[in-house]
Amino acid sequence: MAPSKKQVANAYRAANALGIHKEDIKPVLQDLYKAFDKNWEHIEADNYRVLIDSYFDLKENKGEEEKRDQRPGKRPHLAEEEDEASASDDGNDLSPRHVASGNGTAHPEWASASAVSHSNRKNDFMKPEDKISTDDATFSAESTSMRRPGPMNRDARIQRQRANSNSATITREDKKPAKYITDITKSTERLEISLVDEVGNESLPKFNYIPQNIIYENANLNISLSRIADEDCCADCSGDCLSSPLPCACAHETGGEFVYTPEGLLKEDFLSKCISLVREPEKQPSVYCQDCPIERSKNEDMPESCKGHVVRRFIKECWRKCGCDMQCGNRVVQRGISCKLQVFSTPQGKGWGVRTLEVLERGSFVFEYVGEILTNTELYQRNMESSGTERHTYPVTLDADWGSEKVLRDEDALCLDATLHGNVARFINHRCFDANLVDIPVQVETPDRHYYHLAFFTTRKVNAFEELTWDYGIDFYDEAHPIKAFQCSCGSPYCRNRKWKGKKVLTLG
Ligand SMILES: C[S@@+](CC[C@H](N)C(=O)[O-])C[C@H]1O[C@@H](n2cnc3c(N)ncnc32)[C@H](O)[C@@H]1O
Repeated sequence: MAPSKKQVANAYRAANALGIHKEDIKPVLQDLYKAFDKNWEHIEADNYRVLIDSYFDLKENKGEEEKRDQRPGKRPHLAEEEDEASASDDGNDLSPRHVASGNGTAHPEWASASAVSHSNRKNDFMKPEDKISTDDATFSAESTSMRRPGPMNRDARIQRQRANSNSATITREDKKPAKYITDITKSTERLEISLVDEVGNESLPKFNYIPQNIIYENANLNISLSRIADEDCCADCSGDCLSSPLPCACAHETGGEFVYTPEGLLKEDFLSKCISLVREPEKQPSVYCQDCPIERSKNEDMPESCKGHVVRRFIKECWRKCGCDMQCGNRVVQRGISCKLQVFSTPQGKGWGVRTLEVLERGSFVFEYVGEILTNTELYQRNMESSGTERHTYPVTLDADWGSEKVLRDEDALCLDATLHGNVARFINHRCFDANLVDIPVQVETPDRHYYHLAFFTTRKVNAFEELTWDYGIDFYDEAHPIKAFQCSCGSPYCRNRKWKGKKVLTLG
């Protein structure tokens, strides 16, 4: 909600108390208003700490830029945000140069989509109604984009300390300045995704943002139109398949009914079945492979027998061989992210997390997990080469269909690794059992189920500014797993890792 005139005046007053003029603080306020997606509470929190910090940080950055501009032979302007948030496309400036370590992060798998088309890449993030009114003017949130503040220089620090001595309420000198990046996606998504560090403890993530999966090297992924049989597509359709009187061939996979509503939400029945598959695996039918890739990755020489794989439900979307258009209601995941998201530093010490900036209805598609497509063997090699001391890990197994084959070849057992290259989903933190996202395998370009898109949908209505979480399906006490599990701080009453906190593990029913 837009702030009242009085609230805006209070912000100016807080700045003025520190000797900052209204005309200087105003653009900073505009940027923050946009950054926090019009959530004034964050701006006025802690007596406008973020606002004041941002002002000084920007001032310092500007000073440094001016100094740089005065130097002869200055280099052309580079987007500082991208330098920090992600490496160059060839990944050369990624650091540290280590590779992923699997820690038992959940089920799924898939890969894809150099061929997936994303239209309307740039967004209209702020609308005219985002304007907020001040005592004597109206300002729009569409102002200059904020740059990532650097460390404070001595003058700025002294200035702020002086100011603080006049104001008992601003006492955050011990905290690092807030970090802010306008768009971690480098304009590759339909909407910008900002990053904000309100806690002040996190280093900026080092990875290269990619909006679609990409093969690392050996994955046996053959995407071709010839592999899509006539009965697996709807060449005779046109426009929107959801509006035709009879569901087309693309609905066969889901029992002759489309899983999406005309509003783009998952239908209740399908969603609740998918949630049960994940939350109550013991009640679901399982299949067992003869030579399980999961067990092979734990002990290659003497793998244990397969523990069973829950048979997952797939969504099948229309694709290139279909006659419908890109706005067809059976093309949701392939159209990409359409809700406002933000990466933020979690106060519970989980590192970075991702949250929604808008209310999401139950059954909404949020994003897919994007990363490098690796074979199980490649992931295993990366694990071996890694130091094993990485704080966070980002691989996900694409195992939704592994049980259907007795023996799965190593080059067919695929995973996604978002450690070096990934999208915003690499920031989803784990929550035991009652997470607000569920992962669902989605078939788009190929009927070959070794590869699929791993899409996340909301399990309930999610409020603006709530963290988005996923149950990784992790077994915290699996000693055989190559990577030690983290100590869980999910906060769920059903946390499966409460023993380290001396708490009893709750079970359902
Ligand atoms: C896919 S990453 C999630 C993003 C990560 N927090 C970051 O800062 O990049 C998974 C890692 O996040 C951390 N993490 C996720 N969920 C957690 C939880 N419930 N408690 C503690 N740490 C968690 C663990 O370090 C885990 O290896």
